[in-house]
Amino acid sequence: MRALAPGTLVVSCQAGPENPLYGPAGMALMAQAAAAGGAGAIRANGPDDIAAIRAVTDLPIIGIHKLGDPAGVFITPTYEAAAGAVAAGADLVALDATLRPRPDGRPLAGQIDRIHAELGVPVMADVDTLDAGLAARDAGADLVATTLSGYTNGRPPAGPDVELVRQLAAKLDCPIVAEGRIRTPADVRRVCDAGAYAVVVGHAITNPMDLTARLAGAMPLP
Ligand SMILES: CC(=O)N[C@H](C=O)[C@@H](O)[C@H](O)[C@H](O)COP(=O)(O)O
Repeated sequence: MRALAPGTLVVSCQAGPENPLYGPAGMALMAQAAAAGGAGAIRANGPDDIAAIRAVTDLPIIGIHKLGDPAGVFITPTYEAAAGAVAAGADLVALDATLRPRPDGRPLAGQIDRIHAELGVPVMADVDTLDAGLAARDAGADLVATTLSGYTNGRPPAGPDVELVRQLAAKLDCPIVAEGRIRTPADVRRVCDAGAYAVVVGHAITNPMDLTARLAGAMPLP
């Protein structure tokens, strides 16, 4: 089992159906490009993408499976979703650990316990607030990530939630992973200075549509 080392840049290789890179072939190429650029781990969604990425790299993979309603708990919402990610080659599982009701109505701790007992991999809790991070650690999460900050209150700010990284790092005795809207080297340094153990970057590396739109939007009108 590959572990997430301190100081790792994790590249999130995900694309939706609206993206020409959607699918395992595109995501495997993205992961190879990220590895060539110095990524120390990959975050990937769904068994098909995870298996394709596992076939081309030995880097640790943080596996997720987005299922159900994106407005609710949908990042690896069940044990079965986690099991599929691990069977495909994930070394760790990330899951929604916000305080919102879970689709199966079961407590988070039960899902984490079962992942530990039956899959034998560490669990990364994707949280939105300090309270959710504290609860996730109490529930047995091995790492806590700021992934969902800004997405449960409908008000995502432009940049990363550096303050949440700082608060989690001050209160919790486990690695804190900074994730969400990290776009620049300065962002990376800010979240690391705030106590991040590892940093996950997605759109700023693996979404050329988003990158193009940002730069196209800066063009002066003719
Ligand atoms: C909120 C949510 O669903 N986040 C997802 C989690 O897997 C991904 O869509 C993000 O791309 C990932 O967290 C990395 O963040 P960013 O792309 O901002 O660097």
